[in-house]
Amino acid sequence: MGPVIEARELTHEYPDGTTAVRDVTLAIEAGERVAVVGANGSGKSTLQLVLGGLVEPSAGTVEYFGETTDAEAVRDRLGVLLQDPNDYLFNTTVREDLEYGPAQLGMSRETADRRVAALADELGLRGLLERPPFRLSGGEKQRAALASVLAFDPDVLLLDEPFGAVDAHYRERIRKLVTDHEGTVVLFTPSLDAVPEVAERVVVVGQDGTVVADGSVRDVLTDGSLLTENGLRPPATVRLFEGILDAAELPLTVAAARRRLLREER
Ligand SMILES: Nc1ncnc2c1ncn2[C@@H]1O[C@H](COP(=O)(O)OP(=O)(O)OP(=O)(O)O)[C@@H](O)[C@H]1O
Repeated sequence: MGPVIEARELTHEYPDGTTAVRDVTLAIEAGERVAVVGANGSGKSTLQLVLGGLVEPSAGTVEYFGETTDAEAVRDRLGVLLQDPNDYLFNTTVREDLEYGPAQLGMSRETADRRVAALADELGLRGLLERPPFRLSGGEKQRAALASVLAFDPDVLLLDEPFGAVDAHYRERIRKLVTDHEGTVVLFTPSLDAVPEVAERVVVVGQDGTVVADGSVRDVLTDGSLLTENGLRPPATVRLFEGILDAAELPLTVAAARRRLLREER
């Protein structure tokens, strides 16, 4: 199938001279679930803007679906969720915000209604649809913003911290929506705890805006020194068993850690 997003030698410098993304070459294959991780200020959000075609890089190119470097030509196939949910909530009601993307992209009314209703149920927004979006809580806004991106059924999701302000119940719902997505998912996050539940590949961005590692979730998340050098730390379950188990055996999730402990008890 080939890459859905192929970035070549991307660099982005802001007008004040800050280089946020530096010489990034990265291919995201169709159907992959990738986490882009890095400390605060490492350039994840800027990379997301450039990969999502919302910001023109200072240098380098991004090719979409092996077809085009014009993001506008494939806008209906890219679902970009930025960090601030307010970027998605600008209509009179939450319902209008959720219907906006599908309408813009010419989805039939019937399909749009069905998708919006299903997402509203899934993300606990049903009772909030007629409310003005500015009267939502932080977590509700985040759920509504995600719903507005999923509503138009994009092939590729580029999600900045979709779990940020969300409680445990909806975190699980969002995890399921993301892992059930029949397409490609790129998650941008400074926190590694949710990564093993969502991604299979991890790209680490260093403080200088370069890609410093790109590998399987296990290889990257059990490499304590790589993570520490880049302002990150391994998930809690890895830290718990570090030095006790071999890297290949370190549990990446709470469920895996529990299985491991129960096995020891027998
Ligand atoms: N509009 C801007 N103008 C100038 N510099 C900027 C701008 N936006 C971001 N930066 C700088 O670019 C660098 C990368 O920022 P970016 O927001 O991409 O990082 P991030 O990895 O997403 O951080 P966080 O984890 O805090 O969200 C930082 O040094 C930041 O201060």
